[in-house]
Parts: sequence; C-alpha cells; structure tokens
Amino acid sequence: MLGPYDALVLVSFGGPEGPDDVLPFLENVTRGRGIPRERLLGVAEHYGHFGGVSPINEQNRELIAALEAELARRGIELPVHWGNRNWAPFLGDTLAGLEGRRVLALVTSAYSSYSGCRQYREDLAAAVEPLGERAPQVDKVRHYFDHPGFIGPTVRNVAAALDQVPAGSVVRFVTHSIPLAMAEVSGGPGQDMYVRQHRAVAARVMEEVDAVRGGATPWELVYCSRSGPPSQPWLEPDVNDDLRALREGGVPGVVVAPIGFVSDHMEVKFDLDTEAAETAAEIGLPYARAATVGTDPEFVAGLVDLVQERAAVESGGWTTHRPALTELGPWPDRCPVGCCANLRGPKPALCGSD
Ligand SMILES: CC1=C(CCC(=O)O)c2cc3nc(cc4[nH]c(cc5[nH]c(cc1n2)c(C)c5CCC(=O)O)c(CCC(=O)O)c4C)C(CCC(=O)O)=C3C
Ligand SMILES: [Fe+2]
Repeated sequence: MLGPYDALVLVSFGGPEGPDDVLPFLENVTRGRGIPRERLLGVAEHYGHFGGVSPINEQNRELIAALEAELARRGIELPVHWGNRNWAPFLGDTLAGLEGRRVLALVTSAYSSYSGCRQYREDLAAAVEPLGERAPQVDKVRHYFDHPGFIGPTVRNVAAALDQVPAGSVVRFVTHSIPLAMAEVSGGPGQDMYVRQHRAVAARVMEEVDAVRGGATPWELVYCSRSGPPSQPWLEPDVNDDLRALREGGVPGVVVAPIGFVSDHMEVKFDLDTEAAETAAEIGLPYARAATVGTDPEFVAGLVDLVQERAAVESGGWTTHRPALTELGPWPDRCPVGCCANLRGPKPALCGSD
C-alpha cells in the first residue's frame, strides 16, 4: 500500500513479440482510425526489420524492474503491474486481476494529445466496464513532460550527443507527428498543448544545455512517423525533409533528440536510427541521436516521486511539492474537462474532471 493505493499499473502501447503478431497488432492499433492499408503494410515492414519484435515490451519490462527497485529502495511496498492498450498483457486482463482495488496508472506517454492522453483514458474505461461493481478504482499520474525527472536526463543526453558532432551543429527535437486537428484540441479546445508542451520542454532543455556548454545552440521541433491519408494535414516538417534543408543551409551537423518518446520505441529505432540516419548519411550531414530517458535513474526516481506525490494528494488532500520546470505545468492530476477530445465522437473515459 502507498496512501490509498494497492497497486501501480504501468500502462503502455504494447507491441508485437514475433512475426505472427505484427498484422493482428496493427489491426488492433488502427481499428476505426482510417489508416490506409498501404501505410499498414509499410509499418509491418518496419517491424519486419526487427524480426517482428517491437522493442517496447522489453523496455517496459526493464522500466518495471527499475520502478520496483526504486520503490524497494524507498521502503515502499507497492506491487507494479503492467497493461497495454494494443497487445498482451492487455489492460482489460490486468485490471480484471485487480478487482476491488484502488490503483494508480502510470502511462508511458509524457504529453497531452488524443493518442497520448484521452485514448489511454478511454481504454482504461473500456477495460473496467465489464467488471461492474468489482472494477478497480483508477487514478492516473499527471503528465510529466516538464517534471525534473524527465528534463534532467534529457539535458544530459542532448549535451552528450552534441559532443559527438562538430562545433556549430544544431539540435532537432523530434516527436510523433499527429493530425493538425488532433494537435489543436490537445489539452482542450484550441489549446494546442501537444506542440506547446514539446516546445516548452525543448526551450527549457536548451536553456540548461547552453548554460553547461556556453553559447546558444539553435534548435527546432520536427516530426516523424506521419501516418493517415495524404489529404489530411499532419504536423510538419518531417525530420528527413528538415535534414535536407539543414544540409542546404550549410550547418556542420545535427543532434536529433526524440523527446516525444520515453524509450527507444519502434519510431526511434526505425524512423530515426534507420531512416533519418540513412538520410543524413546520404547527404553527408554529421548526425548523432540523443538517448531517450529509458531507465535513467533520475527518470525512474522522478516517476516514483510522482507516484508518492499523488498518493499524498489522495490521502491528505493536498501537497505543496508539485515540481514542474515549464510555465505549462504542473499538469493537473485529473485532466481538464474537454481535454484532448476524441474527434470521432465522445466515449467514456476515466481520470478526468468530466
Ligand atoms: C502521439 C503518439 C504517440 C506518443 C504517445 C505514446 O507513446 O503513446 C504514439 C506512440 C506510439 N505509436 C506506436 C505505434 C503505432 N502508432 C500508429 C498510429 C498512430 N500513432 C499516432 C500518434 C502517436 N503514437 C497517431 C495519430 C497514429 C495514427 C492513427 C490514429 O489516429 O490513432 C500505428 C499504426 C500505423 C501507423 O499509422 O503508422 C502504430 C503501429 C507505438 C509502438 C511503437 C513500438 O512498437 O515500439 C507507440 C509507443
Ligand atoms: Fe503511434
């Protein structure tokens, strides 16, 4: 127990564990999302490059082990469970095993958007729905994009990558592209929080990187993994197009920092380490990829701080210690009314104020 909580549940995306899992997994992900069949087959090929195994599951197992070790180090007895939206272990099965308990969900997505926020909250609602009165009561850890546990390791990772490219190189922060319509309602109608949160994180990280290294390294936010039909506008520029523009502009090199991902997901392994790295090699642009936070001890400690913070709030009613390093935080414990709307129509969702 920690405060009112019987368990912590790591809630993640899920990914295939072998070639036979790839298409059924992709069908789970894209059900009702209007993704062209061609894109689906293209992404199946990305997984094919890695034997049909997504890196995300192993990374989540490592994160769970690190969270358990940090909880134990602090003398906290709180079991850690794991449930995914799109592949085994499925959220529904995990929560069915926690009937009648009070659980805290920790989502492996740091920012606000339908894909990183409300879709998880809807899937939590769908997972507890069949359990009726025995359903666990679920809270969710606040978005942690600007928590010191996320910013700190990111500063170090960007600075370390800058040491691998020539002086005068620039930084490109990378995140998952999403449809413009989805970006605009992230955090609430017209709030545009997906882009604003990323830019705030990037600006804060560069402030600290510049303070350590001296000078003012130029940076921008760019995007990877565009999907959807070509007729639908998504966030741009794509990282590959941007690398070409940088080469033409004559910069001596680039650091690519995937702040949209907490670990080396397929987007990082394929879209950056394979595709963008190839683009950079092709045009002769020195390129280094900054590490993701992964199981960095400072990140893991930050997550456990967030778990303790929420347990304190839910047992004592308040805490004054809610660290956040940008003007957009700390994000509220319960998502604001209308946060990260589902543009296909409302669905029941847990962990919000509505
Ligand atoms: C914002 C965002 C995050 C970050 C937040 C978070 O981390 O949750 C994220 C994470 C992830 N996305 C992942 C995989 C996929 N995402 C897809 C499709 C889509 N993602 C979208 C957005 C995001 N996605 C969107 C708007 C779509 C279009 C369909 C729709 O409107 O919903 C598709 C279908 C094929 C395609 O369309 O590309 C796949 C296979 C994996 C697992 C990777 C691995 O295996 O390591 C992870 C962690
Ligand atoms: Fe995705």
